[in-house]
Amino acid sequence: MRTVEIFDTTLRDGEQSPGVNLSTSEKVEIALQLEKLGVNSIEAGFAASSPGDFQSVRAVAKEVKQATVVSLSRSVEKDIDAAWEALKEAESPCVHVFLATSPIHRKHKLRMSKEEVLENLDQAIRYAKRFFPKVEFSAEDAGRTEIDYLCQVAERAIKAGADVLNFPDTVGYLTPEEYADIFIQLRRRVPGIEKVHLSAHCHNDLGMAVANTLAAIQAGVDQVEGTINGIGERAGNAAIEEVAMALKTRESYYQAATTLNHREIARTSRLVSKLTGMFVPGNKAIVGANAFAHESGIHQDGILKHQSTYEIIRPETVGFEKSRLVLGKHSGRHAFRDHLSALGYRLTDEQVNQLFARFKEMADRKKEITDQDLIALVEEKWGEPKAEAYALEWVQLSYGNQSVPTASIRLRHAETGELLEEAACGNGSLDAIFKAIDRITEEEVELVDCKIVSVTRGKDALGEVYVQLNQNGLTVQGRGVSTDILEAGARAYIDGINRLIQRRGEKPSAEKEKMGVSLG
Ligand SMILES: CC(=O)SCCNC(=O)CCNC(=O)[C@H](O)C(C)(C)COP(=O)(O)OP(=O)(O)OC[C@H]1O[C@@H](n2cnc3c(N)ncnc32)[C@H](O)[C@@H]1OP(=O)(O)O
Ligand SMILES: CC(C)C(=O)C(=O)O
Repeated sequence: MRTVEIFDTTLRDGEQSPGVNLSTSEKVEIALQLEKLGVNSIEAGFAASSPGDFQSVRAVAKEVKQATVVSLSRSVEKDIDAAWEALKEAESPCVHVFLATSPIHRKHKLRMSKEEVLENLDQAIRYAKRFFPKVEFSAEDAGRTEIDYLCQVAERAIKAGADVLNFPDTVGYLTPEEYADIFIQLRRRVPGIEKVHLSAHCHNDLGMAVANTLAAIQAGVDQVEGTINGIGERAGNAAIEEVAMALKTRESYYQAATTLNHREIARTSRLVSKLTGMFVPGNKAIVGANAFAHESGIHQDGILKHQSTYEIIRPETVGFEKSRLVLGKHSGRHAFRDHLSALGYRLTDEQVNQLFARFKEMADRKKEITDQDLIALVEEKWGEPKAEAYALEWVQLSYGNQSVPTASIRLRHAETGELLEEAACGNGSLDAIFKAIDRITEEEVELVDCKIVSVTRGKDALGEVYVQLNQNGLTVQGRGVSTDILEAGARAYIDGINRLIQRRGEKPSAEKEKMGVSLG
């Protein structure tokens, strides 16, 4: 089994994602987490690009001890000087010099001839070698460079003293076979190529960055470059976590491994997402919220019987707690029963069947059925008829973003028919409503949790509010639905108080016992 090195460029190419700007302390925090993850090189930035990036590269160079710290640099002396100034205190510094080689870039961007490009990269590498123990050279847009010329570029870079040669598919244009072929040809045709490390760097414009990276590994590259969560310029770079887990999961196929501590993947992904503000889509491989979630009944049944039926990676392997069986409209009885028993309900088949029909109706209206929904289902079916102490008559809000929200509310006392009104100010509209209700009912309750969920889609979606209230250790849940979320909040809070009043004095488990549903 050979080892492929991981060159992480989250802090350089990843930061090139539109809208992302990491401060020095954020870069250091991510770099230290990347070190824990076990990457071999960390490209901390482009020292010559701005004073801020210079500071960041320098700070990362000072903090990181295990990994090589890298700065990008154009093929010009002043960029290399800035890189050295920023990296000279690093344990293992490396400058990453690049120059485009494709006809499109030579003609339109650099306005250089083939010979001028060769001369320029030769001089830049020789200059960089005066300072740096390790110099990586990248032939930018190698993917669209004539292969004969690319061989000349590689030969010249080796002669100039480069230690690592990177051949990026800068615009994500190639197929896996085409990309692998570049490395096969270079190895065959370039004298001295065995003296340097070969590196792959892929972009995701056609969604093939990871596939191309894996093809390069099969073609024998020593290092692959990528970012956490696949962030980066345009459609991003190869996602390191995907490459690493493909190698691990299909070890016998690729016959290659990385030095990554896979259990740090989830933590690293969350940190990068939080600090860059780039949210990870739910369906993203390895680190998306749904990567280990199962919603359909047939899959859930399979997972409950044996995890390997629908999971090729155990979530714990990459640092997630466990798989999730999400209850929704596609779920079946096995998962439904499993959730209910996790909540402490031991139900007969007959009881499960009775509840299941109601569950399916609810699931048709809601995106996800939560534990609270299940408790409500059981209570609705077998709970005692609800004796309401208070009912909502109306609620009025005064709100402005410059003023303190004020709620006025009128409740009807069910037994006496008395109408009770109060007003209160709060930190927000819901807070004001809850305080006004507290004044009327004179109940001292703690709001443990409050969740707002949309039941249906669209602008006129039904909103559902759940509150969890606690009074001297007695916990109840209240639920309210309305097209207006504040009204739903008022209804949920009143529902919770009504339940408290009803249950006060009962043993906490009595209700469920009376229902004929036993707690496990
Ligand atoms: C594929 C990649 O991801 S490459 C890395 C891309 N990353 C970045 O560009 C982020 C940081 N960049 C920057 O902050 C700025 O672009 C700077 C500071 C580097 C340069 O800014 P400016 O001097 O204002 O130049 P500007 O960015 O407008 O243009 C780039 C110049 O560099 C030249 N250039 C581009 N690549 C290279 C290279 N590898 N070596 C030497 N010169 C290069 C361009 O031809 C152009 O030169 P020109 O001014 O003679 O036409
Ligand atoms: C600088 C190089 C490696 C690059 O980012 C690219 O070509 O995509």
